[in-house]
Order: sequence, then C-alpha cells, then structure tokens
Amino acid sequence: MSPRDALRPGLYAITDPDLLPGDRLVPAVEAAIRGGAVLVQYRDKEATETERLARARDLVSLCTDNQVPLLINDDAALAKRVGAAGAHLGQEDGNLAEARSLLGPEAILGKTCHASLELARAARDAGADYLAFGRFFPSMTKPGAPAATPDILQRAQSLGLPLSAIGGVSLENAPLLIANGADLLAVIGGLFGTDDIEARARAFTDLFAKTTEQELS
Ligand SMILES: Cc1ncc(COP(=O)(O)OP(=O)(O)O)c(N)n1
Ligand SMILES: Cc1ncsc1CCOP(=O)(O)O
Ligand SMILES: [Mg+2]
Repeated sequence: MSPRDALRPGLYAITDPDLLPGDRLVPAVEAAIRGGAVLVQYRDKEATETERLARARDLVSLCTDNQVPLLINDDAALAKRVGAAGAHLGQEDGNLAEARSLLGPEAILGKTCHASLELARAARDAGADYLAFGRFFPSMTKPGAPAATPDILQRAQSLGLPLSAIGGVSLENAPLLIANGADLLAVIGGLFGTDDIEARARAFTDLFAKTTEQELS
C-alpha cells in the first residue's frame, strides 16, 4: 500500500520543540502512535539544520517501523532527504507541484487553506492529498493563525479530499469538528502538552469510532 492509500481518518499528531525538547521527542511520538495516531508531522522552527535532519531521521525510523506516515512541515527537500512519506506546506512554504515532482506520485502532500474554499480548490487542483483548515479554536502554539469556523469543513466536503482541522483542538471541542466533517484532527498542545500522551491519543482516536457509530445508528 502506498503512503497516500494509507491516509485514513483519525488523530494527526504534530510535534513541537518546546513541548518535546531533545530526547523527549521520539518516546512522545511513540506514545501517540500506541494511542492510535494515524499520521505524524515533524514541525520544528527552532532547531538547527543539523538537528532537524537528525530528528527527522529518528522519526522516519520510528514511523516506518509502525507503518504510520511521517510528514515534514514546511520542507519538502528535508522530506526527500530523510525518506519521509510527504510534507505539509503552508501558503508561504513553496509550491505543491514542485514538491510533487521532488517527492513523487506516492508522497502525501498537505496544504494549509486557513478558512478559504478558494485556497482549498487551488490546493486540490495543484495536487494536494489533504486540505488543512484552521485554526478553529484559540491556540497557545500559534495564537496569531487566521481563524476558521467549523462550517468551512462542511463546505469543503464537495472537494472530495480528506479534511484536516487544526488549532486549539481538545477532547471537548473535537466532536464538533468531526461532526462537521473533519477527517483528521491535527493536534499539538492538546496531545503533547499532557502527562499521559498515549491515553490522550487513545481518547482522540476513540472519538472517531464513536462519531462513526453515531452516524450509523
Ligand atoms: C495539518 C496542519 N495544518 C495546518 C498547519 C499550518 O501550516 P502553516 O500555515 O504553514 O503554519 P506552520 O505550521 O508552518 O506554522 C500545519 N502545519 N499542519
Ligand atoms: C500550526 C498551526 N496552524 C494553525 S493553529 C496551529 C497550531 C496548533 O497547535 P495547537 O494544537 O497547540 O493549538
Ligand atoms: Mg508552514
């Protein structure tokens, strides 16, 4: 199965260098995976290039062993260098077509669309594999990120790609995002800011099963 085919609904665990300094990174991501995370993103705007390379390599090894795709934030070239499953690109992080030609047809490429259907359409047409919206709730990690409301998830359903929701996602507000159509819950503080990462990941994961069961009954 290609990494793209492995994309399925669930918890999208995104790392943070302040919450997971140094040696805490790998065990924390391991715990998130044990708790059911379906996708991992290495996001680190603080480390040196050498540190980023080493940490990305450690995560590729962990995620490959666990058959969970690892995406690199902002940096398709680093994704290529370490053999990651793909990259997440914001509006200022370079072009999807270039990332696709660098990483190949099987790579997973995500694109930030904030709260804009127009950006989402453009991302789909440029070859994104999932569309990322948010921030939906106040975020300590990125307080200034442009705000979105859950109805954008409903409106983006027609684009036919998996939808990711980010920004202040917690166990309390996650059901609203899932009910509005989020396939992936992208979480930093609400996951890696907790004492028991595995339990929190499992609790997020269980929300997907519950919402699906409710939809079926
Ligand atoms: C899954 C996901 N969604 C949104 C973002 C934000 O990307 P971007 O707008 O480029 O902001 P930074 O993360 O680079 O600060 C993301 N990384 N992942
Ligand atoms: C990267 C990013 N983009 C929009 S909000 C955000 C941060 C999400 O982190 P948290 O889950 O801690 O709010
Ligand atoms: Mg970015």
